[in-house]
Amino acid sequence: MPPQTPMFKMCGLHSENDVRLAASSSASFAGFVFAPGKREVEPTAVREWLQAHPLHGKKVTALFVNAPVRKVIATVEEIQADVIQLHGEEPPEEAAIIRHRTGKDVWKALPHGEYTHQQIDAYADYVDGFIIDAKVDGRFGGSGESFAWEHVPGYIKAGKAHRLPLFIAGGVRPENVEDLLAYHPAGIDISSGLEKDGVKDAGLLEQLEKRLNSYAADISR
Ligand SMILES: O=C(O)c1ccccc1NCC(=O)[C@H](O)[C@H](O)COP(=O)(O)O
Repeated sequence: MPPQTPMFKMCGLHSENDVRLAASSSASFAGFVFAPGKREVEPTAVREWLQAHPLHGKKVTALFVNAPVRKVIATVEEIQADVIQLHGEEPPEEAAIIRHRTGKDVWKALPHGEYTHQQIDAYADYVDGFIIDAKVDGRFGGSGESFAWEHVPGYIKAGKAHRLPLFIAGGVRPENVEDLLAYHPAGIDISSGLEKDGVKDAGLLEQLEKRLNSYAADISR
């Protein structure tokens, strides 16, 4: 099958302006972090931002790190999330419970490492997609660090073998996205690479979208 234009997830939105930018972007997914850190957001604020700037078909994604199931359920209901992204050490059974109790798609974020392929196999029956992210000590995500992308083809193959979408995350930026696109991932997930001084930036988004569009034009030739 010829390569498809990858889906793009704009993650770590943490202000009304970020949501406004995401609404006008070509992203298919908009992610909000409900976990401690500089991008943590409150469900009530997210609901208000989304009411002010509807995302028109983009999937609202709620990210959690080892959160109690009741918090996940309440947050997903409040912001009307479409996708739940588990970014901590939630075991496969917990992913299954969350999927069953919310009726939403559940994605598992896994850090790149020695056992990632085994983890993909262990979660595959209980989740609806994967994010492979860089492993950075003391961080669960949003580090702005990349892992060695020569491992990307192996992950793409694993996603295809399980018939699940698999996104590549970690340190993707407008300047390096073409290197990643050369591997033809199903999706890319970006947070830090679209920020200037900690704020999502229209100029960086424009640069990224130009490169995504030019890749789409190239593969359709
Ligand atoms: O962004 C955070 O602060 C964060 C905290 C805890 C768990 C996940 C978090 N972010 C996840 C993401 O934004 C992305 O899915 C991914 O990690 C890529 O981030 P980046 O390297 O910044 O592009």
